[in-house]
Amino acid sequence: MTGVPILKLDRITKTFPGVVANENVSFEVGQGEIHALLGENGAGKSTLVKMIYGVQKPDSGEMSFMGEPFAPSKPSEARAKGIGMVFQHFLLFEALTVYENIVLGLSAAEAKTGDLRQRIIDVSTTYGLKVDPDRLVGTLSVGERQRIEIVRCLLSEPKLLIMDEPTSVLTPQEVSVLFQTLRRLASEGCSILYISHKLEEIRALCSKATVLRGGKLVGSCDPRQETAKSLAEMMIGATLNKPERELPEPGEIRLKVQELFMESEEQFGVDLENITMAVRAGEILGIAGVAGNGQTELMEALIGERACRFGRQIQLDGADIGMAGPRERRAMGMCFAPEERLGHAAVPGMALWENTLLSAGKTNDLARGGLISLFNANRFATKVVDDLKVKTASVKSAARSLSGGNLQKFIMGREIMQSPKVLIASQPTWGVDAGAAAAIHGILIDLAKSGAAVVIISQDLDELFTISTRISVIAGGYLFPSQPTEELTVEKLGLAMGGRAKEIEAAKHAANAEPAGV
Ligand SMILES: Nc1ncnc2c1ncn2[C@@H]1O[C@H](COP(=O)(O)OP(=O)(O)OP(=O)(O)O)[C@@H](O)[C@H]1O
Repeated sequence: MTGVPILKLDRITKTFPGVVANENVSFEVGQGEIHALLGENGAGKSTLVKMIYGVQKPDSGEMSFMGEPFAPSKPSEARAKGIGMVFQHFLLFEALTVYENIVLGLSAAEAKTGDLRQRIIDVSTTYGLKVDPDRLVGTLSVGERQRIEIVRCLLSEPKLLIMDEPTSVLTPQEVSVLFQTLRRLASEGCSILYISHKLEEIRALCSKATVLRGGKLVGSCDPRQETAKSLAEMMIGATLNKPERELPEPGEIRLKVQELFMESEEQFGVDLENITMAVRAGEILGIAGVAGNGQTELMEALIGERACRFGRQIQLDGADIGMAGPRERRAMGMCFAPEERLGHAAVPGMALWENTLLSAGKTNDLARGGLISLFNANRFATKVVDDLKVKTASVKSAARSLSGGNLQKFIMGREIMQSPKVLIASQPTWGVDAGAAAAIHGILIDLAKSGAAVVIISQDLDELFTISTRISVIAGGYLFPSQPTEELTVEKLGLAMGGRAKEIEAAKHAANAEPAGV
């Protein structure tokens, strides 16, 4: 580290009712340093960066920025000092252009300086972040949308850029472009505070890491000198065991989808084009793809939120279920864990035990004849919390009070513990730390071993390679025929995920070649 640190935290403490999110955390970020903030779910990373960005205030402790005392009470104050933040979920309007979105995100003073359109073009060219100011955001891929957020931050020439899990939505090729941009920014003196659960990426990118556990700082290191395993073990304070994917020979087809065409109901949605697949008992089919390529629409069709035209387009153990709704499908032995945890997979304001009723009410005898069994619901919720090691004050806590990763663990546990015949999960370990991800992967493998057919829709290729028996790519609403995991490489998948029109067209024409296993 050279000279005065750009950011210094001194004994920062922040508590929420029943939880100490950060306790006496002190560390420094040097100028031009790419600094990782690591920790398991609920360790306090987001709370800490929210205080730096002025979204929350510490209860005690001090911060200084460029040698001056610093206590932002709102994000605009942090931005005025030179701090930019790219959030995990982008705050963009789909029906507006890139230019309009950028203007909306800037303060009046920032928006007025110079010719903004030209500055957008200059910044995007300088940093290799191609954006077209006149494109509608709704027509852009997730990777392109992230570029807008980064360009928006760079327009105010930040001295510190905070990034919260920036790569979870990118293809491997996009990740390498992002890393080039970040390295260039760092070489120009901009510091980067980088939160991610992807430890190999941390090793490739960051020169310093601060590790939090249970809200406390437990160590710092140079991640380049560590392995992903040693970093994970520093985070969890225990030895990490990777799950083994040894599955029996596949059995009968449990889930079959054939010739499924479905027009999207959303303005910028993706139409499903001739989806055909079959998943057997004991198999885990991974569906790779960049977000926005039909995954949401496929999930809606698979879980019955949108009915198919014909019942036979989706079959469960040979029975036509294409026209059945989610409840009927659940009653027949399917379970689902959709991607959006708050609002879709769980009701934010409801307690955890109440959230079990949403999906496990019937299957696990939590409610019968309109009467809720408080005892059974509490017991089931407590078992999910204990088995998945969900960090929460109690099962009476509201879903929204859990950290993102902990809520994800709870939802996955709630579904898996119903012992479904078919489980369909989207992004099962999104934002989940290495220890918990290994636990969820282990349970998914056990579920398949017990004879379930499992479908995992994920953008995380490491995850798909760890657990899937076969992998397909979805691009432009078309599902490429699946291939055994052993025959695939990250590069091959990454190219297909890029959704290159020519290849998709070629594959569509060759589509009478049925996916393996059908
Ligand atoms: N607004 C809030 N109300 C109550 N508790 C909260 C609130 N925000 C965070 N917490 C709690 O503070 C702790 C730290 O959460 P935080 O979101 O900072 O963790 P994290 O390290 O970012 O986790 P993840 O990797 O899962 O995102 C958690 O126990 C969480 O439940």
